[in-house]
Amino acid sequence: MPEKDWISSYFAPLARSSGAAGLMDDVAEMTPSGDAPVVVTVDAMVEGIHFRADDPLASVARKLVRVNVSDIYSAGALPTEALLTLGWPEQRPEAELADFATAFGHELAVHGIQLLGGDTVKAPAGLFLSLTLTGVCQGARPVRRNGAKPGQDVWLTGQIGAACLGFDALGRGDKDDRWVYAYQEPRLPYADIATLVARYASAAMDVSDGLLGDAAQMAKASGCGIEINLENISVAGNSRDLSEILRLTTWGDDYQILFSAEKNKRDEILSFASASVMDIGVVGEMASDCGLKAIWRGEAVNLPETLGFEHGW
Ligand SMILES: Nc1ncnc2c1ncn2[C@@H]1O[C@H](COP(=O)(O)OP(=O)(O)O)[C@@H](O)[C@H]1O
Ligand SMILES: Cc1ncc(C[n+]2csc(CCOP(=O)(O)OP(=O)(O)O)c2C)c(N)n1
Ligand SMILES: [Mg+2]
Repeated sequence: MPEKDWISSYFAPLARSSGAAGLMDDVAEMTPSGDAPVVVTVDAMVEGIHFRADDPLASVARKLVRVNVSDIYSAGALPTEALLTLGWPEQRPEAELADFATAFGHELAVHGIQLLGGDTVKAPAGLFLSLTLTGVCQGARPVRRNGAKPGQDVWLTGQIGAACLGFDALGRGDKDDRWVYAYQEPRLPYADIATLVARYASAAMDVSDGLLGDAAQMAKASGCGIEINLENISVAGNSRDLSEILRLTTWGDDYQILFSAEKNKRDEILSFASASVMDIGVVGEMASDCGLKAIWRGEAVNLPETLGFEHGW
């Protein structure tokens, strides 16, 4: 089917806002946000790098939306509008595009996101996807990675390492393993995390490349250090083996939110979180000495050389 028919059949029905102009124009018009600052992010996903070639396309669609929504949440913002770039290989049947579009439309709706437009191209080297997502800040400014101060608490949502266990299981051919969902379509914290971050966080980021590496990034951006108590982290599978815990906290694909906040906000944060049934806890403290320190059973751990996922050439 030619490109234009794919767009009108599969994507135009998802792009219902007036700014999208029925996906018939060169540009889309963004919706004004009043006085609130708007943030924008983009994350790409590539077959064989971010997902497996045999992952269901409905899962790939949900993951694509979620990996971008987690970036928006980390700024203390709620997602609003999206642009999709799709590079589609010849070998994949149109039925897979239909699965992708149905799940993509549903996932956008779940998060209250309007599809504004995109681009569709042929991709000889495998499926390539990129989503650009805007968000409206819930506070006066976006929360960045660079505002943490020594002595502040370090908070983390949810669980770390589930995607890694799911990826392991798929590698063994075990598609029914209980962790597979976390790799194929990670569960995000609830949207209330955006308000919590906007209200209380001095710095925040989403955990995509591995908790320890990302924590080190937040400290570096803030010009201070960070101490993470590994015993306070909810690690998937509840392993008590330090080398396994280090593997799971450096693998990535978690899409949880890491943030710093003043210690005197602890009770307020906990009551906000419990009212929102949010899974959250203090996992460490910002420090004045630069760098990352991980603590296990009261002692500093020898850190692995690689603290997170990095693309390399
Ligand atoms: N090709 C690029 N062109 C411009 N900016 C880029 C490019 N790749 C990454 N960046 C920017 O570098 C920063 C770090 O990106 P990245 O590590 O992908 O962050 P994240 O883990 O939040 O996605 C972001 O500000 C991002 O916008
Ligand atoms: C097939 C496959 N191999 C390996 C991984 C591991 N992996 C690939 S990318 C990634 C982290 C996130 O990717 P990146 O492009 O760095 O996202 P960003 O930090 O920009 O949000 C992880 C854990 C995977 N998800 N899938
Ligand atoms: Mg990125």
